[in-house]
Amino acid sequence: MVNEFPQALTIAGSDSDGSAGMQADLHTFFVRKTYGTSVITACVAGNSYGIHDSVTMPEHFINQEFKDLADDFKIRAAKTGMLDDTNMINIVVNNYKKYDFGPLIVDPVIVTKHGNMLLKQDALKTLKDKLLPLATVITPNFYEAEKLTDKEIKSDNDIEEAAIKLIKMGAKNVIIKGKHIAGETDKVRDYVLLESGKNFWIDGPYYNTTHKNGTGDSLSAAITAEIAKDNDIEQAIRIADEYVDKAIKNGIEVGHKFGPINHWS
Ligand SMILES: Nc1ncnc2c1ncn2[C@@H]1O[C@H](COP(=O)(O)OP(=O)(O)OP(=O)(O)O)[C@@H](O)[C@H]1O
Ligand SMILES: Cc1ncc(COP(=O)(O)O)c(N)n1
Repeated sequence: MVNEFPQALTIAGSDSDGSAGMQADLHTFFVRKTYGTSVITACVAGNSYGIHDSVTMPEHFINQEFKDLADDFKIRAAKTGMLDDTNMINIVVNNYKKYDFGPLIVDPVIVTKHGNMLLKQDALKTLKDKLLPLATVITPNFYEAEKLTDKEIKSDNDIEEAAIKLIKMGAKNVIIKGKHIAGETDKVRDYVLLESGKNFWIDGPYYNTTHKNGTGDSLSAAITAEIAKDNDIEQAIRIADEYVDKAIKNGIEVGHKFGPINHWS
């Protein structure tokens, strides 16, 4: 007997330590029972201490990755992660428009938690103008929401206004991950604004841990997996949020400094 699994795609950078980027996406797809495919855009060399080098894939190679997947697979949802620069965003946008990979979840990755830049500064405009309007769901963190809307966020009300602005800019549904800084807060809050106008906050406990690499990647990958399984957007977001909460809560000991979350939890 052959079992059928919904197929999902991550268009992202590979991170050698396995905690973030494409590796976090593929761990998540696997655990969420979707078959994971990948278009590698870049590779970073790093470990739990940080990122130490990176290279980007050549255009002809990325085009071939897209073509090979489109020729053979029936992908039901896709997500983007690290896209590095303007040229890369254009390549991804052109390929995504050329083929049918289902709804697109855009994780507008700009910088890692530990301060390594994953998007060149001059690429922000292309991300806003070309990629954002393709997003069925966009998943900025607090900092990315400020950059995308060009407005400082100081309050819940500012977050709600940023979400409205992101929808006006072309994203269909938005989840903005709230600010959470050790010592400043005992809870985390994500704000969701859906295409229908429905909006809500998802509150959860703050875990004071050094093991939270790849939380944003995993959240957007879990949303992608749940959409590939035909869940509606609200269900997909709620399931994904719970998935990441558990994966942070039940951390695993890998590496010596900033570790991964626990996808098995
Ligand atoms: N310390 C924490 N305790 C509880 N939940 C957390 C913690 N850190 C992140 N989260 C949750 O993880 C999810 C991802 O949020 P986060 O703000 O870390 O994304 P991100 O900054 O894009 O991540 P990344 O750095 O991996 O790109 C959100 O649902 C957020 O509430
Ligand atoms: C290739 C790559 N590496 C790292 C991250 C984020 O990392 P972090 O979760 O530490 O912010 C990412 N999105 N992509």
